[in-house]
Amino acid sequence: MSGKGKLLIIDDNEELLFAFKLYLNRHFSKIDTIRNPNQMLSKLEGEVYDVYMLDMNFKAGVNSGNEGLYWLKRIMEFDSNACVVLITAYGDVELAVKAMKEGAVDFVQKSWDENKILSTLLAAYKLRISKLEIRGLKEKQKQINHHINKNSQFVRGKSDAMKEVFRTLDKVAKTEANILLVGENGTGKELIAREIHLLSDRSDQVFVHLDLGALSESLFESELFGYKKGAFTDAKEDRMGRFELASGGTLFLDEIGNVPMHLQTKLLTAIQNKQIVPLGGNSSVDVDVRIVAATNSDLFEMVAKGTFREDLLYRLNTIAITLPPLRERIEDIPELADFFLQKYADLYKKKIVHFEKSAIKKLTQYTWPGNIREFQHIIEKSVILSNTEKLTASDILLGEGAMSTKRKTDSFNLTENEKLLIEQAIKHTGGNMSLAAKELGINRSTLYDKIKKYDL
Ligand SMILES: Nc1ncnc2c1ncn2[C@@H]1O[C@H](COP(=O)(O)OP(=O)(O)OP(=O)(O)O)[C@@H](O)[C@H]1O
Repeated sequence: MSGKGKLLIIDDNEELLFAFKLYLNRHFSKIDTIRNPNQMLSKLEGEVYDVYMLDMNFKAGVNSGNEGLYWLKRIMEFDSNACVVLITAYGDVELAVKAMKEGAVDFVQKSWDENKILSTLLAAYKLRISKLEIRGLKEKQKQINHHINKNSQFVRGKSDAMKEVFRTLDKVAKTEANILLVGENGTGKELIAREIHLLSDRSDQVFVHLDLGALSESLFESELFGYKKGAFTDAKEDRMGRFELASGGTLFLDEIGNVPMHLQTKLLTAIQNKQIVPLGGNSSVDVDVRIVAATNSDLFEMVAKGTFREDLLYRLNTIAITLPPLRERIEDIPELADFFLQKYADLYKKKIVHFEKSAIKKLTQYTWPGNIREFQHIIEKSVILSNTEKLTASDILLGEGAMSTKRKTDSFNLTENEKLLIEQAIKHTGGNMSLAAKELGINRSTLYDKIKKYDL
């Protein structure tokens, strides 16, 4: 035999089995035949087949096809990636359609057309290979997700505000409810969104993050819904949008308040109907996503001003969780400080054991406009710059003192000044990126590009 793939033929007609086997022999690496379908399950225990050829009627005089449907189901239960081709009586199209709904991949009629039978079986084998590849990729993805999730460590905190956050989160994470996370920049919204995913029944599927604040308006639609080749000049091939990518898992829509009004309608339709239409496409694609959205804006105020759709808001905030700013949970600061100290001491291979009381006091007295993101950076800087095993108050370089760029105001270097201005604008607006961008006279996506560029 020179072919690839294992074929099992199940038919009570001995002559037909013989003829099939003879004809198909060189196209498959192994062909087994069974006359009595009752023997099939024990056969399946010992061998994995790629393609099945299954007769729809076994008992003499019975032509309902029900037996075939029964055995088809049993094969699919055994191997959900099985590729079953049915052998139907002439004119039994209705029955074949029913069987395909049950998972059969195709059917051939008993009228003897060898070429048709061969091409159908070879196509079924190709499909089998693709199905196995997809299964392999999904398995790989599961492992990667598991690995990513395992590495996510964070501080739950013991402040009342955070206890309340986690009380709600523990209750709702397992449900399919959409969740809206509200809080200032850097309060941990993305981290909490990941935790919701991790605690949900979707945890072995993907978590897809889309930052709507960093997208230019022209990209919103294609990023969310994908596009078909030729949809616009640069669309050289089909591309999946985030909705489709996240299907089966969680879609985290960060900075949801940034979605322009005309796209809010499309977003609402996609969430409601669980279907999207890629740009340039003419048919809809089913998507099964759980939405977690985040914002630092007051969406209710935006609704009142007419800049955010009320129906979309109610779709998104089935459950709303508000993350407190760090200045309102100072009880958590010692634990957070230790957490980041360990993290950065390990990373920079420093022998720093702990903070002195004075250092913690200084950390708790500051207002942290950039919240945990800023806190984390300050501890990182302190760890890098320190030469001792204990960090004291003077090792904690807060506010402008922490910015080594301050002395550069005398400089005429454009890059240095741009970086400094961005840092000051962010600080001045308490980490509110929209406001900071406005103060700097640039749009949010440019601001995000620059933050990335300067590693701020
Ligand atoms: N409880 C926590 N424990 C440890 N690290 C945290 C915690 N909360 C937030 N962080 C860290 O703080 C940083 C900011 O968090 P995150 O990106 O989740 O905030 P955000 O609210 O989504 O910010 P933005 O609104 O700017 O997108 C991240 O590096 C995150 O890992």
